[in-house]
Amino acid sequence: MPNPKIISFTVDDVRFPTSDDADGSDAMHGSPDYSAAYIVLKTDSDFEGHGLTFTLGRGTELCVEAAKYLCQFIVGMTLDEIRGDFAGLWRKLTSEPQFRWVGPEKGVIHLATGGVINAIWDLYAKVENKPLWKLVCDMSAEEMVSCIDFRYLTDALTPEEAIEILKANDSTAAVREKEMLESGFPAYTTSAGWLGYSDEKIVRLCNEGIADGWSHFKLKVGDNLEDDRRRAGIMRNTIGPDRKMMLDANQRWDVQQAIDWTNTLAEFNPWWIEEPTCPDDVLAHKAIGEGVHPIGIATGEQCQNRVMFKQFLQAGAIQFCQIDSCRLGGVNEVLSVLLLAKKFGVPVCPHAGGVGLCEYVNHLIMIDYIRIGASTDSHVAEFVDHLHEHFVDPCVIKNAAYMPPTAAGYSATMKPETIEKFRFPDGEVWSTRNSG
Ligand SMILES: C[C@H](O)[C@@H](O)CC(=O)C(=O)O
Ligand SMILES: [Mg+2]
Repeated sequence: MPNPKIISFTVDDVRFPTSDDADGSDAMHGSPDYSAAYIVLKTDSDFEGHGLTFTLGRGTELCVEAAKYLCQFIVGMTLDEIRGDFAGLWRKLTSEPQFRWVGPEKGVIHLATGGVINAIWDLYAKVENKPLWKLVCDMSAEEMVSCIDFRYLTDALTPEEAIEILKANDSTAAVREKEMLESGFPAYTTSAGWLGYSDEKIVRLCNEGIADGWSHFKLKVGDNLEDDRRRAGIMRNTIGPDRKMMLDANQRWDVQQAIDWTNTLAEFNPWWIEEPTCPDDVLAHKAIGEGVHPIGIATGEQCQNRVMFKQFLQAGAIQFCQIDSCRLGGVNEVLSVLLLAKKFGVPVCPHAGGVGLCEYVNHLIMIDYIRIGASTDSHVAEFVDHLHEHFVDPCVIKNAAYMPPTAAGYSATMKPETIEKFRFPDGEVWSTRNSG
């Protein structure tokens, strides 16, 4: 097996003006230019590792600088050194004695960690000539668990328990893999429900979604209750009583406000309310869940790290676990949260509203279904229909299901012409505008 050595890197600031059309808009992010700190690890061979962390517009600058600093720590390492102790490298990056002060394991530095770690996994999968999901699914339980840093987790999940969870699924994994290759993993769409979309656009996109086979639709709420009642009514009338509707408030409310607002929208029969309040407030989510039952609580896209997920799960504060492939510190930390969710019996419904997130999520749900969660009961992964054309291996949706990626790597490689055109500030798209 080739053993490339990382010898240099580039990190680009790539931004898409999605807020021009209110794509991606919600009650907290009114001008969400979907963006990426885009990392390329160059090696002493033809192999490269491509990774990104998702962010919005101006925030990208900070993530780019943080990723550049972190990349310096892996220059000179060979892939064998990394995979020989992947959890050790993960801990080294997240425990760097001076950068740790600006986290720890949260915020900009952790978003950058996610991007860098994801680029390493891309390199690893390309060298093994497998899509990332297949690389991970082919690992033994011990190998997979050896990638995880269990610091802060062992009161809820030990490495031994993690190995037991994986081994319990071993004998049926091949059946699930076959099933995924044939019919894919169930997905839901947010594309019809962005906050800035007109009523007419919601109706048109819901109807198009129904024609394309979607059965789950998400609507952004939280800015104005009367607007929300009207828009939720429109969505419910258009999709009919049997399809599922989810609501997403993107952290807009206090606890009592979240309970009252959600209960007012209960007449439209939502399945979950997502990010009703501050993403760090475990007890608030628990209280809201008790106040809006049987509507479930979903959160995770801004859940800082595995420790926060651990607490949400221990407290029984969430009914849906929304891992984010970049908010968490890359695949290694995602694996730990998938295992925690399995242990606590909470379905994983990954977040994918962003550029490149659907491409990443496509791999993570395969790993979860084949090796960890092993269920599609209440498991559904987000899909948003934006910016896939910029990727060399875009995700494939068939009958409202994610199909397993087939190309080697972790699917984050962007087309060179995309980077040229959308790079901030010098790409054609930005240099011809007044501001970014
Ligand atoms: C700013 C993003 O578009 C955010 O609204 C995504 C999100 O909350 C989701 O997809 O869920
Ligand atoms: Mg959301």
